[in-house]
Amino acid sequence: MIPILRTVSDMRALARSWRAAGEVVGVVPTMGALHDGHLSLARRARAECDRVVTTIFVNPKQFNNPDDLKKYPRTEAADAALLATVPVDAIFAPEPDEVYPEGYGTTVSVSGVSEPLEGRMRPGHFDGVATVVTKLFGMVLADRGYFGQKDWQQLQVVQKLVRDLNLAVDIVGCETIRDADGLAMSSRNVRLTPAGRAKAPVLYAAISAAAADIRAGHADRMAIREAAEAMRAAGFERVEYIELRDAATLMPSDDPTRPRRMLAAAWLDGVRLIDNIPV
Ligand SMILES: Nc1ncnc2c1ncn2[C@@H]1O[C@H](COP(=O)(O)OP(=O)(O)OP(=O)(O)O)[C@@H](O)[C@H]1O
Ligand SMILES: CC(C)(CO)[C@@H](O)C(=O)[O-]
Ligand code: BAL
Repeated sequence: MIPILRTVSDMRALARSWRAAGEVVGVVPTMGALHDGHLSLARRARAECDRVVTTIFVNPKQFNNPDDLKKYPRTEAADAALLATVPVDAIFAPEPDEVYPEGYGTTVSVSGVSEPLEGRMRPGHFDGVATVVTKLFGMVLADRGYFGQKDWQQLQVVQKLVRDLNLAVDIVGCETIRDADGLAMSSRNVRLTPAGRAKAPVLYAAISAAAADIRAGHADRMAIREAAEAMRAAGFERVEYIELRDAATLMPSDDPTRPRRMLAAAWLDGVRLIDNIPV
């Protein structure tokens, strides 16, 4: 079995012993309820680092919606069994009090890239992410951090955080893993009803069609409107946003010579789904 560490001091002691031996330490931060998307990050870290730690921590500070936090799936025993197939060297799964003890008072806030889209729809979310990611890097003494492109804006926030604070961690962005019908794997997908699950791939299909239209020279606004209409027609209750943005700054971009990204968030069955693709 993979050791599961619960305290910062145990995690630090193990990481220190690895670093003292000159080993490169990779961290894969997660909130658990693991699927193949997470495992692809862990496998990549396994291939590129001497030691790999997967963290499992449902970080209360990044949930703007208490109900979402309460309903977040928790499946630690199954997660440990999946991580044994990689295998990783350790699982770090602290309790909230261990991460945010009495008197805790520091927030890491990344300006610019964390403000639009997810930042606007989920106030405080990226402060919570930036704070916990900074802490996890310190707790695990990570040389490399592995993050999924599924959370594209989060990946840009983490890259900026590392640059701005001169953290000695290389960030590796990993490709989005999808089910066979195109739906991006996500821990929240288990909350979809069977009927909702059948409709969910329309999100990826709609943004893929819009991106293809834009590449073919169609007007951005028209392509995006058609994507939103296709999603509503399929039964999505609400399309929060579909936006074409500069891939790094997440600011609006009508410059096709720069890398751009189409990003979307929409509600289906009371579940908030996100996805993004290059344009
Ligand atoms: N389908 C996927 N492909 C690649 N990476 C992924 C995928 N899903 C999640 N990840 C990455 O795994 C890491 C941990 O994500 P997290 O634990 O939030 O899982 P999740 O499935 O995204 O859950 P959520 O339902 O909260 O979005 C993040 O870096 C995230 O981008
Ligand atoms: C990076 C992360 C583990 C920080 O809590 C979380 O935002 C996630 O699961 O993507
Ligand atoms: N997957 C990003 C973390 C979150 O949704 O809270």
